[in-house]
Amino acid sequence: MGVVTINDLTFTHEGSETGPSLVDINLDIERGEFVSIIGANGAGKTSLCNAIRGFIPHLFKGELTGEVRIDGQPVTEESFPELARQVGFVFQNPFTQMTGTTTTVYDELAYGLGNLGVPRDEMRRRVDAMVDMAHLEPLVERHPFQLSGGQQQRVALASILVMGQPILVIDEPTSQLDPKSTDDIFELIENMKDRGITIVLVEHKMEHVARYSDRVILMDDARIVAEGTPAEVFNDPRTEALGTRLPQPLFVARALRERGLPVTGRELTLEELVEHLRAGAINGKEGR
Ligand SMILES: Nc1ncnc2c1ncn2[C@@H]1O[C@H](COP(=O)(O)OP(=O)(O)OP(=O)(O)O)[C@@H](O)[C@H]1O
Repeated sequence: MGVVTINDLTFTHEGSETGPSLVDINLDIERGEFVSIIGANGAGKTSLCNAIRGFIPHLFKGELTGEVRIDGQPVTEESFPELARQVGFVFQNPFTQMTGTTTTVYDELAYGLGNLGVPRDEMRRRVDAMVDMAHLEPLVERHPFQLSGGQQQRVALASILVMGQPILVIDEPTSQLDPKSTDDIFELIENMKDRGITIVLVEHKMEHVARYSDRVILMDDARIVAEGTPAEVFNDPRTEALGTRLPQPLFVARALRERGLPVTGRELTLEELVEHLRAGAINGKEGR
C-alpha cells in the first residue's frame, strides 16, 4: 500500500459556483516517490495538494466523498497537528509561509523546530546543515521580510525541509525564481528524494518536471486525465491537446526524428538526446 492513498475522492468547496474542484480521484503514491502534478489554471492541482495535506476537509469546508489516507490512516481521523508532523507543505506564495515573528533568516529556519521542542544543539545542527544545503549563508542575518521574492521562496522551502517530515507537498516552489535559482531548488528537492522523502510537486516548468519526476499526473477540470512516467505523459496526445506546455527538448527530438536522425522523437532532456545521437553515430559507424 502507498504512503498516500486516495480512493474515489470528490470534493466541492462550500459555496462553489464552478462545481467540484476534485472528481473521482484515485491515486496511490509510494514511499520515496517523486510525483508532479501538472495542468492548466483551475484544473484542481492545489485542491489535490490540499486534500493530501489535510487542509481539505480540516480547513476548507465543502462536500466530500471518498477518502485520503496517509500511512493507512484516514486524514479525517487525524488531528491537524498530527498530520503536520507527517506532511510538510510549501505554499505557492512564500509570504504566507513566513512566520512573521522572527527577525533573521536563521531564526526563521529554527522556528518550527523550536515549536516541536527539538533540543537546542540538535536544532543548531539541523539549521546549519540546511543553511549549507540551501546555500543560504549570505542571508542568515537578514530580516525575512527584507528579502527578494526569490530569496523568500528559498527560505520558505528551507524552513519546511529542515523539519524533516517524511512527505512533502510543494506547490509551485519556483514561480518567482530565475533559471539558476530554479535549478538550485530542484537540486534541493532531489536531495530530499535521495533521503527517501516522498514528494508531491505542482510545477509549470516542464523541463524540470520531465527531468526529476518519477511520475507525472495531468489534471483537467478537477479530474486526473493522464498519468505515467514523464515520457508517457508528455508523449500522450491528450497532454498537448489540453494546451499543456511540453518540454522544449521534445520539440527538438521530434524535428531530428523527422530529419532521419537516430533519436526516438520522445526524448525529454538534452542529455537523453545527446546520448541517443552519440549511440546512433557509433552504431552507424560500426554498421558501415
Ligand atoms: N476556497 C475555494 N472556494 C471555492 N472554490 C475554490 C476554492 N479554491 C479553489 N476553488 C475552485 O476549485 C477549482 C480548482 O482550483 P485549484 O486552485 O485547485 O486549481 P489549480 O489547478 O491549482 O489552479 P492554479 O494553477 O491557478 O493554481 C477552481 O474552479 C477554483 O475556482
